[in-house]
Amino acid sequence: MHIGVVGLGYVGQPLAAAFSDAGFRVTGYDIDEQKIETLGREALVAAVTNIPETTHRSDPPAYTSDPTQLGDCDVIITSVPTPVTADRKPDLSIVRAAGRTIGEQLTPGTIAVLESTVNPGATREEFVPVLEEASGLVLGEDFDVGYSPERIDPGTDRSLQNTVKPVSAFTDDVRGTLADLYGNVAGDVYLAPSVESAEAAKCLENAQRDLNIAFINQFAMACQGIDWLDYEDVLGVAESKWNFQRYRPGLVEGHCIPVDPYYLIDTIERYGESASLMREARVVNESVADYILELVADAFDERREQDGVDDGDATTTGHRVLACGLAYKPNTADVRSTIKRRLFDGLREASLEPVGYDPHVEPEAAAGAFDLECYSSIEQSDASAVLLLTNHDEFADFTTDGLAASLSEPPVVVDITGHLEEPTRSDIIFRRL
Ligand SMILES: NC(=O)C1=CN([C@@H]2O[C@H](COP(=O)(O)OP(=O)(O)OC[C@H]3O[C@@H](n4cnc5c(N)ncnc54)[C@H](O)[C@@H]3O)[C@@H](O)[C@H]2O)C=CC1
Ligand SMILES: CC(=O)N[C@@H]1[C@@H](OP(=O)(O)OP(=O)(O)OC[C@H]2O[C@@H](n3ccc(=O)[nH]c3=O)[C@H](O)[C@@H]2O)O[C@H](C(=O)O)[C@@H](O)[C@@H]1O
Repeated sequence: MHIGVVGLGYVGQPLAAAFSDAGFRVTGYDIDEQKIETLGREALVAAVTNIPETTHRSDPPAYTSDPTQLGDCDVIITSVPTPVTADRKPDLSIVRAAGRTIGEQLTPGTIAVLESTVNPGATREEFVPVLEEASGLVLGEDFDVGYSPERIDPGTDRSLQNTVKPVSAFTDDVRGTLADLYGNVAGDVYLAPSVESAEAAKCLENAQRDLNIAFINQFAMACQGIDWLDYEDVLGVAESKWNFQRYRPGLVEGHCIPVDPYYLIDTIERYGESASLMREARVVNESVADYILELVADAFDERREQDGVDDGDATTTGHRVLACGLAYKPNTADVRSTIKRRLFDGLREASLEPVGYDPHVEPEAAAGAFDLECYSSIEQSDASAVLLLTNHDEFADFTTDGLAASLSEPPVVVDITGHLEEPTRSDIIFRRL
């Protein structure tokens, strides 16, 4: 069987490699020619240096930016981005563009599978029409369509190979065929009763996570106004209960958790039903950036008082704030985040100069994502303050006093990860979410 994979990103590339490792002929297609060139070079190196125990592996995927190479695929799987627009509406333009590309190469008997996270109904209402229009073929007569969302969890050990992958299609036969196919690469397969139930479940999983984090974020921010209530102490007690859900307050970022709820909200509200909890969770989680800016401003006000500076406007002029951790979550290099960009713009508006440090993120990637100068160590940054934003494993030994030692006096340390303890030095100005 010849499998085509359209969109070779965090989801598509491992999927192409997994089907190749399982012995299938795989053609990986992407519009990013640089990515194709890099993947092709890596595949060549892998093929040449392939170690004996992976002899079961067929040829590595053929990577191409020429869509005609998809022409004789039996199954074409696509996982392309599904962002939201500026007014937080689903943006399926990339899915439709990929659908047109696939449709132009579609031949009778092919199965097209959508993996992107989309709102319930989008496969039938958006993906199928572009396939039919571009191919001139008819769903169910000439070709078939399936849906299988992805659940990989970057930065953790949860991968395609050890997670349950929902699979569905518009007929039982195709659903069974796809379940057998994905059974070669996924940890397990769940036969979703309908395409729409699989689409909705994927959005619901992420919306539930967003809601749970918002719940803890709102409680943590509330505790800041109750000086005798420490949320960490409360969480410690609560987590001793067998079914208390463990979540950390923090910036909810990435291209999924802050985005996918809006896909489900859109469908629910289009039918005149309420998604108020999902909406409120987004409001709370998006407010954390503003809350952090308040913490930083308050810390610098205290610094001004300590300095005996009496001009109220000069609170923060020219001070550097070192953002420790730029990736959207621990142990990843992914900087696809809109909230940090807002946060750094807010610091600049307060006459502060944000600079970055993240051992996982290339300085060029940080400069591109946040227009941020990056340092390869905290000491190099010549900062007045540290803002700990992402709790990478490399930061496990950080202490408030230790971070403060690298800063100009009196040092300011703001922790959003909940990782740092209260300082022992009295001159350290410490704030935390
Ligand atoms: N990254 C993750 O951890 C997960 C992502 N997802 C979902 O998977 C989908 C893809 O996400 P990622 O892989 O992270 O995106 P990504 O941005 O890492 O990769 C997408 C790839 O698609 C390519 N592309 C864009 N337009 C194209 C087109 N018209 N034709 C062919 N290729 C095109 C891009 O060049 C890029 O290489 C999204 O719907 C996302 O919500 C689901 C679970 C996990
Ligand atoms: C329901 C669920 O766990 N979905 C996963 C999620 O993965 P994602 O990479 O978005 O990471 P995440 O661990 O949910 O974190 C998202 C954001 O929320 C933050 N976060 C996370 C947990 C928490 O207690 N507090 C918190 O602030 C993280 O720092 C990050 O900025 O979304 C992925 C996706 O759909 O892209 C999905 O495949 C993953 O399985």
